[in-house]
Amino acid sequence: MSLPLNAGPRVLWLTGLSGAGKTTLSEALARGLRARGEAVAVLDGDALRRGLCADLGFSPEARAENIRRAAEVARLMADAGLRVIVALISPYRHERALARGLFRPGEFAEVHVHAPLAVVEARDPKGLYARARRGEIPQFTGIDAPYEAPEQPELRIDTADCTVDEAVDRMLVLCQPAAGADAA
Ligand SMILES: Nc1ncnc2c1ncn2[C@@H]1O[C@H](COP(=O)(O)OS(=O)(=O)O)[C@@H](OP(=O)(O)O)[C@H]1O
Ligand SMILES: Nc1ncnc2c1ncn2[C@@H]1O[C@H](COP(=O)(O)OP(=O)(O)O)[C@@H](O)[C@H]1O
Repeated sequence: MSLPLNAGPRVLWLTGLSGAGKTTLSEALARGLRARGEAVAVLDGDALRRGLCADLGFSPEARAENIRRAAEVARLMADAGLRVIVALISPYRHERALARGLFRPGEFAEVHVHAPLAVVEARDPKGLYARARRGEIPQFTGIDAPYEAPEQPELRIDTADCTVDEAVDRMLVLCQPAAGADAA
């Protein structure tokens, strides 16, 4: 079933450091929304980089193109009636603003999935921070490449300070009709 026009943001754009919890929260949120009967698509950075964006590395230009492609796909999916969850580090404010610019006011919600660097380094679910500290992965976000935190995200979730269920509940509230009352 297509998303009703007043059902809150069509796109939830999760941004944050590697290990902050974007993949974990996007999958849990998708389960929660599907349990409500919604059709949901998840665009995760790791998955996109295995296919559509397999030609891109991690230079600023490559990341900008990665974000641009994800935003355009999200636009198409939202137009097809899906709720779309994007989970990308998307470290640059400018590129996130360009992504937002593809949507009408109220259609796009930026969710800053935050955890302090010390916490994500301690989690290090893929061992990437350890490798980056050893100099094996250049331009690693948070180590030797920048992360520009959102200044006015619709939601900021500190995953060092809440459970996955609590975080999902907050995002589900954002997806209530009242939160999207100004959506066209
Ligand atoms: N140099 C460097 N910096 C950051 N991340 C790196 C890098 N090299 C590989 N990886 C892995 O790629 C995943 C991030 O891809 P994204 O597409 O989300 O990045 S970006 O939005 O284009 O910046 C990221 O996945 P997540 O941990 O899920 O964020 C890493 O597994
Ligand atoms: N509150 C929380 N929210 C999300 N992830 C959490 C939380 N607490 C601990 N974690 C753990 O942190 C790690 C986050 O990894 P992942 O979801 O792959 O992050 P990202 O996609 O941002 O790189 C997982 O191992 C997850 O179990």
